[in-house]
Amino acid sequence: VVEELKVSMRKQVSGADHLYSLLNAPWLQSLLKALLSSHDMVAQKDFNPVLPPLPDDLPNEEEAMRIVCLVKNNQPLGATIKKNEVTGEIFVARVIHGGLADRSGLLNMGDKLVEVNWQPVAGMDPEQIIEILTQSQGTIMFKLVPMSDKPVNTPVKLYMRAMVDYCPQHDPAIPCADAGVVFHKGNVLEVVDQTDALWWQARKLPSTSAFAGLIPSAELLKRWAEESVHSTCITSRCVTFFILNSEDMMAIDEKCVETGLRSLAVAAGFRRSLRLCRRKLASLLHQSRDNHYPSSSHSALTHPYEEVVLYQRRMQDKHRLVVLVGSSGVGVNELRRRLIERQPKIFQGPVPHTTRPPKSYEEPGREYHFIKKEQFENMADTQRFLEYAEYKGHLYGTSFDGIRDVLDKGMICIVDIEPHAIPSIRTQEFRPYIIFVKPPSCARMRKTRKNAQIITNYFVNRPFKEEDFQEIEEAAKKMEAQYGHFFDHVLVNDGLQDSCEQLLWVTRRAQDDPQWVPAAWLQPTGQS
Ligand SMILES: Nc1ncnc2c1ncn2[C@@H]1O[C@H](COP(=O)(O)OP(=O)(O)OP(=O)(O)O)[C@@H](O)[C@H]1O
Repeated sequence: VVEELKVSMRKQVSGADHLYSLLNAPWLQSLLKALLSSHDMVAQKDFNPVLPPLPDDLPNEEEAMRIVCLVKNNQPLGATIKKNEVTGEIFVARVIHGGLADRSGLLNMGDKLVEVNWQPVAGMDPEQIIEILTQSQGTIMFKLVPMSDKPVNTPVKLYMRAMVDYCPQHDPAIPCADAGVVFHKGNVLEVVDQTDALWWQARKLPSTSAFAGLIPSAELLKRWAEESVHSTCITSRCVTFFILNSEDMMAIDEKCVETGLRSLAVAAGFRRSLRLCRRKLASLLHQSRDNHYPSSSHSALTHPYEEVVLYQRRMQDKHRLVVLVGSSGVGVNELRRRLIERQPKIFQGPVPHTTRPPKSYEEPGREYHFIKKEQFENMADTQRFLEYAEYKGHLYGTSFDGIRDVLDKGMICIVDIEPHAIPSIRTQEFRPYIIFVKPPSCARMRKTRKNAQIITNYFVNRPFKEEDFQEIEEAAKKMEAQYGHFFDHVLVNDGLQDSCEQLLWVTRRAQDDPQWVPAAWLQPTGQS
């Protein structure tokens, strides 16, 4: 070492001269001498009593036992056990990530339990052992045979958005309902263990607990989904795969409106015309759409979890598309209109296309892009529309290019669409932030909509009726049940003023704060 230091000093390696003088210090030299001489004395000493030699016939297969003592506190042990029905032996089935057993590092999956609190457990039912554990106070003793090949747990940390609802308390298949995590569609789960093919371990975010819990694996959920489909069950006992039939879909979109008022047409713009014909042609759109994208319930069945990552938009990135969805009459158009009116330099809607002739006050490219029917049909055939439909013999559509035009100007594009169009806009390019405009209770709507007007089939702008509130509420429930996993934010449109403030705040946050987005959106183009 000293020689190497001398070389380093010659090369003027920084700090080498300091180390050299430290090693040569007289106090260090004497300390090293003393240590070496005491080591030699200990090494030469004989110790008593002399132990007998190990017997030659020691059985190789003798099981090494381990005694583990854990101090019981308010927390659950964080491990599950199972019985081998043939041999009656009891094994540790699972150790819950972050739990007491896991943190002790002394209990592992596959360990064989021999005694608990000095009571032999072979042949007992797991419930009896749990009873012993429940009754015991203070320290719990486990005598166990450790699993010979300790599982190498490669830690995973994946984030998944749940596309279904799950309730462990109603799940007869879960190994331990108390260890299960309740989640709803749209919740983000931090998956920490995928060792088991059927039961993963995860935390529901936001979470301050170190404790994970059990969730069904994607494979298991898919299996259940297939079973529910085959048995024509809409809701299995513990998992909700919400499948709307076409009748339900029609109920959402059943209102139809006719109006020719110029002021409304300008104020509501395209949304009005399109939304009206969208309702009328909902079933028709449904059929044609299904040729292009899988329906949301179908995708939730095949992808019960969606991997997500935290995305922070950079200054140079285009704004995220802001999408509003809601049941007819809830106030989607009113909110969108007010937002654009309030900050017209920041927010804008895409200019729609139509085959109808322009009116006297309309300018091409301002209210609409006026195009010929053949052109429109060509655009529709080449999937350049996010949505389109026919109304009073004319075609209307929102094009993807119309959205791009707004985003390319550095503005925030805000669209309102029917929820079945969500899957087609949920792309890496648009990175949409989806806001569900939800009605407040019927009682609140009665109060807040006292002086408001609803547009109906027969009257233009008549006051809201009781059945309107019920229809809005009913349609919202169905929409949330079927598309809730896509919603980034739920905005309850109670007081108009507050809702506008909230919408402004949410759209800002969508652009400026980190948000969970599908992991596929951040993969290099071509891989998503
Ligand atoms: N929070 C609110 N308080 C009071 N009135 C409201 C509120 N939100 C919307 N309204 C009124 O309710 C009526 C319907 O709103 P709006 O036209 O925006 O509904 P919509 O969701 O766009 O449905 P549609 O597609 O049927 O037009 C409008 O008169 C609007 O001013």
